[in-house]
Amino acid sequence: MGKWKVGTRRSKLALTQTKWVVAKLQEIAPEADFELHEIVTKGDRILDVTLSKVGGKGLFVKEIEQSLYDKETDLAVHSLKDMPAELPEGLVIGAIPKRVDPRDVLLSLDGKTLDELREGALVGTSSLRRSAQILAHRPDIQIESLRGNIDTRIRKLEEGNFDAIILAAAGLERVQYAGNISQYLPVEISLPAVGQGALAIECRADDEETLALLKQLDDEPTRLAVTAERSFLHKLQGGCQVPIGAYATVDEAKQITLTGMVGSPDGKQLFKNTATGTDALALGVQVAEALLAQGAGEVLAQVLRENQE
Ligand SMILES: NCc1[nH]cc(CCC(=O)O)c1CC(=O)O
Repeated sequence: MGKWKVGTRRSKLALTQTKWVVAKLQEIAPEADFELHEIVTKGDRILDVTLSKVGGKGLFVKEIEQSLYDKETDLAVHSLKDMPAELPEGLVIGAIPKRVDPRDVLLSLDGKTLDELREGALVGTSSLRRSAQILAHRPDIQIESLRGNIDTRIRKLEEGNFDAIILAAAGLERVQYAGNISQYLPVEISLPAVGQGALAIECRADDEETLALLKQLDDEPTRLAVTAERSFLHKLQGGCQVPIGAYATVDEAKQITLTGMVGSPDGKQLFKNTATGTDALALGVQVAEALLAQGAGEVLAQVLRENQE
């Protein structure tokens, strides 16, 4: 019973994630039919420009959302961290499955850790969040832009262009590349991107049948944690291409502990705050306001100005 058209990006990671979700949904609804629709997004086409300079927000999700509106697809699987803090009218996140490892990881040619890298080492990342935190910890390091899918990035490391690169543990584990990881960076050094390690399944807000199906894949502690993180991001008006990080955990009593970070891309300024509460939305706002009170707004405004140049 029931037929669902599932939108996905065409990258190895996106396809792997989508197939994982479809397999889970198939367990929940053994009679249902799922059909994959591959969609090439703007973010996939523009790989030669620094992402923050091409209007980062939602670059990977826009075309996929259009196909939901047009009813060419009924649901779409995204990395939650690629989704803007605010969803377009008429679309909702129907499920957030249990989060996997949220941490950033270092991949180096000879297995060196961040602290073992040579003085002045060249580290590849295009993420302002990662560069801010790496430089705050190791000001001698040189950051170089690194774009492309996981295979491309690892190839560039292996070709000797960098001493090390930074990626998300989650993506590597999903495509079974975790064997390449030299170090899991503690969140105290590199606070992950909002939603990192979590998937989001998006659908139309009025599609009751799909909502009922997706609900069964939702993980409440994950949803609480990422709701707090996304509320923090939203309060700071941040997209995915800003030097903002956040990570929340949830205990058995559903108490949420959220740490938020704003940094300057050169790592010279790093603002952090941690708070605990039960209201995810309020907690996100509280941590954001604490950072704004420390002066984080100035840093974010400066980054926005640089992106517009
Ligand atoms: N920015 C691209 C991106 N979007 C999602 C992941 C995988 C991790 C995840 O699902 O959270 C990655 C790769 C990376 O940052 O290394």
